[in-house]
Amino acid sequence: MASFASGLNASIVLARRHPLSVGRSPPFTLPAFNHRTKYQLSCRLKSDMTTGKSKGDVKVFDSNENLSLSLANYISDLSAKVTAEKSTFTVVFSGGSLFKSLSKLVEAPYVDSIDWSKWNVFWLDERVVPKDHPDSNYLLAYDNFLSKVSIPPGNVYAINDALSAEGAADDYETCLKHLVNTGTLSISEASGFPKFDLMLIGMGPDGHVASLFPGHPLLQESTKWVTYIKDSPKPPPERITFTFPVINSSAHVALVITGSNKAHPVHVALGDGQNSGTLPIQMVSPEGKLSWFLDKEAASKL
Ligand SMILES: O=C1O[C@H](COP(=O)(O)O)[C@@H](O)[C@H](O)[C@H]1O
Repeated sequence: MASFASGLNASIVLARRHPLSVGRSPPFTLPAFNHRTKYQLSCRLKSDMTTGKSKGDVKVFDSNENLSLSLANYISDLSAKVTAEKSTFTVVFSGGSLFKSLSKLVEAPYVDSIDWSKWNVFWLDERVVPKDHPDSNYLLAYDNFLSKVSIPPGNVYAINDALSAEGAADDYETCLKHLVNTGTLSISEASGFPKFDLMLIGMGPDGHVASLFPGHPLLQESTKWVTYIKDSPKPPPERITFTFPVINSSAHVALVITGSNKAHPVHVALGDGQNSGTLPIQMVSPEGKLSWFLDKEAASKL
């Protein structure tokens, strides 16, 4: 088994093939899958040389199946912990390849053991297209996740597809403010922005997260909770997106990144070299816990 430590001051984990994945019907006991014991090579935390702030816990997997199992375990554990303490679990989804890595979450044992009734689902970003359009992040989430779990429809907060980009961003921010007032959504005492329990975030090959693209003025947005873009370099051009102050107020952020075309920005963000800190992926720095779930291709330059 390869080690990807390579001078990283990070928690780098290469998971072995999980015994639940070998095509038999195992006794599904969630606590048995403990990455902190058998399946983990090493565990270190990476911190930023300039700010001293932790870059989080980094796990590298030898297959998407093992990544998906670990991610399902992480989400399931967090859901149980949060819902034992309060009545809502607020979860934000990006679009893109993230859903490939969520495939195990919607299978036994996780799908049967998670208390979906407490889940409240939001979108990190959305394209200004109808919900049944192939570019819709809602449709992606519906087909791969929502249609397979029993989250109450009233707890699913999709972005309004009947409005303009500007109108939909305002409408979503108003929706979030209402949910803060009703106690469904918390506010960060540190930032004054909404504090989601968990954000599941993918990254594009250019290092973009949400619909926040390299070099775009939206990276500097410091007031709005939700904003819009009409000149996205990746089609479609019109999109709605959470801003960095909201992303970085989260209690937990999981960055889920797979594929060799993502290796460069992953290296820029996590490698030891000097970096400018200007790629959007480098700007993800939550007040809560940051975890990276990488496949070995995405981690290949570390
Ligand atoms: O356009 C988008 O791209 C990113 C990354 O997508 P991926 O397919 O390369 O994983 C995604 O996270 C974002 O939500 C989406 O709108």
